[in-house]
This record gives sequence, structure tokens and C-alpha cells, in this order.
Amino acid sequence: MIETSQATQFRYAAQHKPNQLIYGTGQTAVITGWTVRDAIAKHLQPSEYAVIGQLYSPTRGINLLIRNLLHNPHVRFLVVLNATKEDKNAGACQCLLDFFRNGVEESISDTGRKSWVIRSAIPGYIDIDIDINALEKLRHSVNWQEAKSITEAVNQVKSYAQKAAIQPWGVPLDFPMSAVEPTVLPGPRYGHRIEGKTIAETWVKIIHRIKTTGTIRPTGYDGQWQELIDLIAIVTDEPADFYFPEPNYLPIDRSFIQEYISQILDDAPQQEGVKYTYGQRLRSWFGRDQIQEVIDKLVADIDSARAVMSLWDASHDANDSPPCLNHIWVRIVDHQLSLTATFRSNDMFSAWPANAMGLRELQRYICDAITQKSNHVLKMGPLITISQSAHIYDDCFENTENVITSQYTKICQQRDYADPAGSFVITVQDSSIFVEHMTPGSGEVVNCYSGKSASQLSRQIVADCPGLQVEHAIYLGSELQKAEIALSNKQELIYEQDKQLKIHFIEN
Ligand SMILES: O=c1ccn([C@H]2C[C@H](O)[C@@H](COP(=O)(O)O)O2)c(=O)[nH]1
Repeated sequence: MIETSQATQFRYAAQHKPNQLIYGTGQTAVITGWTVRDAIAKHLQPSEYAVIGQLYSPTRGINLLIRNLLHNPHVRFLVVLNATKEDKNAGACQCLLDFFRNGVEESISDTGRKSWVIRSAIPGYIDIDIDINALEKLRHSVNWQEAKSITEAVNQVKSYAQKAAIQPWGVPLDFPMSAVEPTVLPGPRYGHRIEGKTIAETWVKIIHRIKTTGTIRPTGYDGQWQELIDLIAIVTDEPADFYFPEPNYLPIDRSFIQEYISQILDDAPQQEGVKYTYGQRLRSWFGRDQIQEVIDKLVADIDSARAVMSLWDASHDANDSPPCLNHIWVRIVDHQLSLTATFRSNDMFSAWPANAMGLRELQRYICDAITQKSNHVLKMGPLITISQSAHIYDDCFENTENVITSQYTKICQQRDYADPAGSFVITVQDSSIFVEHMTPGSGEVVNCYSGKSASQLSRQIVADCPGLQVEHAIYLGSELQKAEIALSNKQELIYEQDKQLKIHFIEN
């Protein structure tokens, strides 16, 4: 605390996310939720606030915010701006207010971690390592107010700033924090292809791939993430009403998705402090309704490869918060309508499932509209997302591990053996191994191989069909090896594909 002739000045010291905050010298912390923090800061003097910061998530953000407040006992006032649709969807501000209103109880988090759970309808957790007496002291020492608009928040901060300086409620407090250190397996950094039937199944495979082989890097947001570059996810069969697993291990539920879909499909007015919405970029930002234009274009020319929607605005987006979803492309092949969406940056644990469901709904909307406006009978094809920076934030590592542990093995067991690269029939005849390569559907023979060496045949097949599924390729390698063993012991062993080698009984 520094006494000056004009006023008492305090210095806010952030232990967490220090570069994401705007610092002042007053005694009021301003939490702006999803409203950009500068939208408030520009109406205030630094002497009127202690700190201004955003809060997005109740499960990830509140814990760090509370830790920072415990370290800054000079903060005696809190203004929580809970103004936008995004705040309502996320529930973080609501949950923070419930912390001050109702407190916490010792319980178990969604992922089975012992935590202080906020007494709120919205799940929010605080680390159990924090002393409950400190939490109670904080709750009772800070005067808080909810604001529903920027003006209301600004007025509230100004009115707190009128008060004479108050003593800090205690000394700065810090509590230990356990870090989850990931181990990383080797793997390619650039270009991954992951396919699944549903968004849920694909998601588990995605987070497994990133978590096991992603590079650990700084995020630009005072933390780290694990990242793969250019990850293509292909969802083939998401049902119209969306598949939510039971129990639901996704980070979203049906009610969230209902709200979220309108952010992609519907226009939204520009609002101070509120970032773009995808619907706004698609429907009106460039002075045109790009969704309608894509529909009209494909109705006029079903074979068009020009059905593009662009969300990146080169004249604006060098600035703060450019959209993560940048490009959408719709294609019709064999009466199947596919949609490919490119994200420059994608939070694969927390955001991808909602992004994918929102895009799937857009795909369905376009598919239905084209069907209605034309004579074409269309089926829904795959949804494809290309995530350029496909990352998982370090504060989600533990949740990610939990989902992988509980779901990944189960998902890998649901195999189907249909490889679009076709199938192979292996026989041992006379003095050679014969392999016929056939198409997946009708079983037409498209190639034949023969030889005595399993490794040589494997190499030829892999060179001709580099897109073989990994499991299929491993299977072929082991079958060919069995065939080679049978061939070199022709008197004693019989090879039959997919069966154990049989012993030849020679009758005397
Ligand atoms: O629809 C969205 C919107 C945002 N993000 C994530 C990606 C990044 O983790 C973060 C945005 O950070 P910047 O790249 O804009 O700094 O939000 C998504 O995954 N999907």
C-alpha cells in the first residue's frame, strides 16, 4: 500500500494469468465475464479499480481468480458483469456470485477430484488445498455487486471508488498447487487424420492423439498447451438429434447446444464489448448472407466447388479476438453433402464438441434447404473439421486424462473392419504366397501380388496402398508372416487366412 497526498494506492499482484489482466490502484476487482475487458476499462480511471479481468469458465477460471483474490487482500469490492448470452451459457459469473452468496462444501468434482464445490446450480470448483477459513474470510470481507450492463458496472465501480480507502482484510495468502506433468510420446507434429462415427467418439480419439503426442508449448495466455498442427477430424454418422453418451462425458449438454447453434446459424447485432459471433459473420458482416448464397449456388450448380463461406475479415482481424473459425466449404458428391470447416485455432477439449455440433446443424440446414429448393435428393455426408492449431490447455490435462482413461479403450474396441482402401485375400499355392486386393463393396479384384517373402509383399502392398488403416496394415503383416512360415514348412503346415496354422498329418 502506498500513501499519496491524493489517495491510497494499492498494487494488485497476480499469481495467475498476469498478462490477461488490466491493473489499477484501487480496491475493486471487476470481472467482465465474456465482455472484453477493455470495454469497461476505457470508461474508468486506474485509480478506480484494482484489476479488470475476464472469466469464461466456472470449472477452469474461478479457482485461479479466487487464488489471485486471496493474494490481494486489499481488494474489498467486486463488480461482476454478467451481461451477455455467452455469460448465461457458460454460467461462470453466476457461479462466482454463488460462491460469495452461498459458499462451498467439500465434495467431488465431475472428474472425481476432491474439491471445494461451490453451492450453485452450475458446477464450479476450488482446489481443496486452499484453507476453508481463508475462503470464508474472503467471502465475508469482499462487498460484491452483479451488473447487467456495461453502464451499470461502470457506475458501480465509480461509486465504490468514492469510498475512503479500507484496510486490507488480511495478509496475502498463497496455497500450493499441484501441476500435472504430461509425458509425451513421439509422433508427427503436422497433419493428422482422425475419423469416428459420432462427434463424441471422434472427440475421444482427438484428445487422445493430442494428449499422447502433442507438443507442449506456451499458449500466449500465461499457460501451456499441448498442440498438433493441422488435425483433420472426420465425423461420418452423427445422428440428427446428436449423440450424447450416457453418462455424458462430453464437456457440453443438450441445453447448451440449443443455445450455441443459434450463434452459428443466426445473425446477431454488433454489441459493445461482445466479440463476433459466427452467425453474424456468416449472415451480415460482409453485407451479404453467405449461408443463403451457398444454398443458392448449389441449387443452381450441384457440382460447384465454389460453395465457400469466409469468416476472416482481412480489414479487421489483425486486431483483438479474430474468429477461430475462418472458412467453410460445402461439397456435394454422389448425392452426399459434406461440410468442411477450417479453424486457425481450436481448443479441442473444451470447444471442439460444441463447434462440431454447431457446424453439423449448419450442414443439415444447408442440406435441407437445397433439397427443398431443388429436385435433388441429398444425404448428409461427413462433417470435416480442419483444426490448424489443435490444442488442449494445461488446465484441462487432468480432465482429458480422465476421459481418455474411462473411454478410449472402450472406443478402440468398437472396431469395424471396413477399410475404404479395400480388402486382401491371402492364399499359399504351390511355391508362392498369393495376395488379391479387392474393392470394399463389390469385391472386384484390382491387383494381385505373389512372392515368397512376407516382408517383400508387405512393402509392395504398402507402397501401392499407403492409405491403409493402421490396424489393417498390421493385420496383413501378421497374416503374410504366417503364410511365409507355412510356405517354408510346406510338408508340415497349412495356411488358411484368419485361422491358426494347421499341422499336416501325413498318413503312413
Ligand atoms: O469457436 C471457437 C472459439 C474459440 N476457440 C478457442 C481457440 C483458442 O484456444 C481460443 C482463442 O484464442 P486466440 O487464438 O483468439 O488467441 O479459443 C475455439 O476453439 N473455438
